[in-house]
Amino acid sequence: MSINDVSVTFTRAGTTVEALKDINLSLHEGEFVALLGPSGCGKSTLLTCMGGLMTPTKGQILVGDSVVKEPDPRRAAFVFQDYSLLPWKNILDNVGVGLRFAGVSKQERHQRSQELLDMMGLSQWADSHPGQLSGGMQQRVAVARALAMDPSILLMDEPFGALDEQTRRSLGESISTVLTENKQTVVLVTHSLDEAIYWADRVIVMSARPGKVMAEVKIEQMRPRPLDFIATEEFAQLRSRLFLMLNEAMGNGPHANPLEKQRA
Ligand SMILES: Nc1ncnc2c1ncn2[C@@H]1O[C@H](COP(=O)(O)OP(=O)(O)OP(=O)(O)O)[C@@H](O)[C@H]1O
Repeated sequence: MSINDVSVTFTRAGTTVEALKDINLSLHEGEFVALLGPSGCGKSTLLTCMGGLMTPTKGQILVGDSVVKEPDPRRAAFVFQDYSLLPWKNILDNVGVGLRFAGVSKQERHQRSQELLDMMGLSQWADSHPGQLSGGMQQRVAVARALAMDPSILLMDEPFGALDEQTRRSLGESISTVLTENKQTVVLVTHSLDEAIYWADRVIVMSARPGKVMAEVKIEQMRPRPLDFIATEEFAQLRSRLFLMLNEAMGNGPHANPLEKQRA
């Protein structure tokens, strides 16, 4: 996927908001990219455009030679913070819901959904309903559902934002393993420096609104990464480097906290 000179401007009640300005970015197959930036800098807007849910005001997004103009679950699947599972359906049917809309037979749907549940360590929960599962387990189901369509790219918008630190970490480790083994191309929007460094091959730092690509940092450590990568010197150095970049992105002095949410 290549994002070429993309700008997005919103107009609401006579007010114009320039959300994104001249974004250029290429994603390589199998690559894991994290988007990091101050609150309101347009990360979700960019993800929405990548998924074809919104057309940029200027510029275009290409997959191969074709312009992304509308959603296509085989090209891009989303995972959001709130899981968005169907509470009245069991876990197996939740995973297969997209396949059902795509006209896949019941037998094939169940087989594919069961394989994904096995991969996510959830096989024994196939007959349960979302309300019987913890938040972390529900998010694993949401990832399985997204992968069921075998999308070229997985778009994750703060997928672990609602979970506690411990769950985020163990979930991060297991999902990261699955995505790496699948050679899945992923774009992750996150506010967490730790999450970006632990997961991504490349971290894109965006400036405050209008969001621009300010810098990018490569994380060389091979994926999937062991949890103790977080305790290494390399991790600490990457963390302080990104912290300072983020601080600069916000136009703050050296003592401000760039991770504090400040919606424009
Ligand atoms: N549909 C819309 N109409 C008008 N303004 C919008 C719309 N969607 C987003 N915006 C504005 O565009 C800017 C970018 O929003 P966006 O949600 O993409 O930022 P973000 O970086 O994902 O924020 P956060 O990190 O807080 O989730 C914000 O100022 C937001 O208020």
